[in-house]
Amino acid sequence: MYRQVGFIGGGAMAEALVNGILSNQLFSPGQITVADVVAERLEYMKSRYQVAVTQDNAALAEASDLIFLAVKPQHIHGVLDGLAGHVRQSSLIVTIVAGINIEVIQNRLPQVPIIRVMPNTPVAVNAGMSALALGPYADETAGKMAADIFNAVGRSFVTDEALLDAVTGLSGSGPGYAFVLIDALADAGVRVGLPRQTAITLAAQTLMGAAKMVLDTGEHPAKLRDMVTSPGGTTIAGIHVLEQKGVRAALVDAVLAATQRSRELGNR
Ligand SMILES: NC(=O)C1=CN([C@@H]2O[C@H](COP(=O)(O)OP(=O)(O)OC[C@H]3O[C@@H](n4cnc5c(N)ncnc54)[C@H](O)[C@@H]3O)[C@@H](O)[C@H]2O)C=CC1
Ligand SMILES: O=C(O)[C@@H]1CCC=N1
Repeated sequence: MYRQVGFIGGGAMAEALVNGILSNQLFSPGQITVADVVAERLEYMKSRYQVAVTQDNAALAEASDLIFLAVKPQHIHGVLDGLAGHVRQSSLIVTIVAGINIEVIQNRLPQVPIIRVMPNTPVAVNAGMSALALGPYADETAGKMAADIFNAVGRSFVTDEALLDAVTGLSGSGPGYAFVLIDALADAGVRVGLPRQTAITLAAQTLMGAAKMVLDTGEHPAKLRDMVTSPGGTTIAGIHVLEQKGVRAALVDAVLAATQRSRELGNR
């Protein structure tokens, strides 16, 4: 059982995870320390979540038995330089850094258990989607502990590390695509006469409802789409335009581009 949790990098994703962890009472604020290079960010995290804060990554690593790496990919090498010799072999490293292989981190932290995770920001509202890949020193207990955390803040599954770039392109970046869709649908609602806030609520609740139908029923989305689509009705008129404008191909291209970018971030 882990007692002290450290976050290296206290940005958007660390905040989403801290929020999810605290709201599910997986750990108390007193068990969490956040390290960042930006003092204002630490002040914010401290006052918002009552967690401890530090600018000293090495001290945080020495005091933590569960360490989240949550800096941008371009900063991970500098962070690893500073951690060498400060991470206990009994500690667990959970890296959420996009594109950076377990091997890269393992080379710098020999024999330390590492789990690489690709979560997404909805972990902040217990609706996250996370994929976990276990490094060579991460045993079943460590995997279960990490899965417990990510299951508490949404869904998770264990997969081969080779699939994590694709996961990044789909569900890691996916909330970004969904926000664009919601914003565009809200614009559309305003265009046809709805007040802005009403249009945003209609768009967001509709995407959430459709997603929930897919997950709850287990039906193929095409079958559920057919159930909305009356012959000669309104929905097929709308879907016809989506197909004409290439929305489907645009989404495929978006996931492809994000997956390729994830590979580039790891210089592969
Ligand atoms: N935002 C997202 O939706 C997701 C992000 N990720 C990954 O999570 C990681 C963090 O992403 P975000 O939170 O969005 O980025 P962010 O930019 O909001 O947060 C990164 C934080 O790290 C801090 N930092 C920079 N250098 C540091 C150092 N040497 N020591 C300690 N802290 C340092 C920065 O000041 C910043 O507050 C990235 O690697 C990203 O690929 C993974 C899944 C989803
Ligand atoms: O945009 C990014 O690079 C990160 C990784 C997945 C989501 N956000």
